[in-house]
Amino acid sequence: MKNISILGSTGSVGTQALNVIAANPDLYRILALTAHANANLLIEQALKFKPSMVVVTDESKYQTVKDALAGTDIKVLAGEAALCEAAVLEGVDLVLTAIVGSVGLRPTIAAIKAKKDIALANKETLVVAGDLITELAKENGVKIIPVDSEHSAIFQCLVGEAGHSIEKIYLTASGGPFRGKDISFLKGVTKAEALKHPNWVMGAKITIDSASLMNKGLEVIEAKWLFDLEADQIDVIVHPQSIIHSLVQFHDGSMKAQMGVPDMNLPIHYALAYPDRISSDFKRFNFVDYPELNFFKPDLKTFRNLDLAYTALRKGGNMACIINAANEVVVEAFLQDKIGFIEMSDVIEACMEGIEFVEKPSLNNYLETDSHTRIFASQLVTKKNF
Ligand SMILES: NC(=O)C1=CN([C@@H]2O[C@H](COP(=O)(O)OP(=O)(O)OC[C@H]3O[C@@H](n4cnc5c(N)ncnc54)[C@H](OP(=O)(O)O)[C@@H]3O)[C@@H](O)[C@H]2O)C=CC1
Ligand SMILES: CC(=O)[C@@H](O)[C@H](O)COP(=O)(O)O
Ligand SMILES: [Mn+2]
Repeated sequence: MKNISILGSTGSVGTQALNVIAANPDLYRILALTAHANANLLIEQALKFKPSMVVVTDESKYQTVKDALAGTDIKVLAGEAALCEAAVLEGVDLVLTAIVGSVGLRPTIAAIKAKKDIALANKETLVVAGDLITELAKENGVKIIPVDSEHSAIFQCLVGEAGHSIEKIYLTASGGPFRGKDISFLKGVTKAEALKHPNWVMGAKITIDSASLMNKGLEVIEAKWLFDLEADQIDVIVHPQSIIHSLVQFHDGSMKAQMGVPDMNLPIHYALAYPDRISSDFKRFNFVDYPELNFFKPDLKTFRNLDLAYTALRKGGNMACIINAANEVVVEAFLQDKIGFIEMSDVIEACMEGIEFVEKPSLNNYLETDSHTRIFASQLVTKKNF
């Protein structure tokens, strides 16, 4: 029996993980669940899975959750700091980080220090402080098992390949809803259009990131830390069908790919079960449904975010933390109709130039960079000055 804490149980990854867990009650037990503002769903999940603890980070929702769970043994906590309590809870074997954004950093660090294995969906944590996280995981003998579909693909391709060096990896990108479009088209796109991902149903933030190719930029940085690679060893290839989830090319020239229908249940199921594989009834891939699989070079001139992410990766230090924080601000601003699609990249680039560079950041430097960048980016958005 694996005891699991899910940070972000009310989101797209969190709810799918709970479905996987509900289908395998002999294998998994939920000990903690967390949500931000969706009190009703958190209450429903708590009554169904009976964890020992729930956390609602939006403190205004505390009383609602507390009252609804009053007749149970479930401890109810509120506020961001309480995420760390859900991450370190005694008896938890695996923490699924399914929160969105850099708010995942502190509870992930707490979980690793408490020697909990991590099923990592929250890619922003590795983008912000991948050096600290991977070092801490090594020191504490903690496994970081990727949930992100591309990284799960690479991880699966590497099973049994210890000691065989990777020449390079290819992360596949769907290209998003605006694949093939030019800058003049992108200037006029709406959030409703950007939220229509061609292949995956996901939370709003990652869906906008997919449309702007920032998701692939964040994933390039995530891959650097998960698989200990240099920027030149990580390539992105646009593959509109999202059937091949990513590929590894070894030093003998041989390539391994992992494929399947685009369904997050698969990588979630794999990460929870690792190192086992557990039977599932998820939809199977059928070759005749896909007579063609296509591959293209990404257009880095139009979709500048991917280029900016490579620049940040090559520069090192706190630069990836800067682009992550700036991106979180601009995605929120775009979703609130405060800036246009193309302007998101303008603000991110201005932050990369305007925020102080730190070559060897400490955790405090990362936290400061994150908050300074958010303030700087928000001012740029408000003043429309970028
Ligand atoms: N969705 C997907 O298919 C994939 C997602 N990922 C990554 O997984 C992570 C989660 O994505 P996704 O599930 O789509 O996101 P969602 O927006 O669907 O869910 C986010 C979750 O985080 C909670 N949350 C939001 N803001 C805060 C906050 N400030 N403090 C604490 N908790 C918060 C939400 O709570 P509430 O609902 O109460 O607001 C919700 O439970 C992201 O990092 C994403 O990049 C990676 C690969 C695929
Ligand atoms: C399901 C998943 O892992 C997402 O990160 C997905 O890959 C997004 O698709 P894009 O390839 O469009 O960014
Ligand atoms: Mn992905």
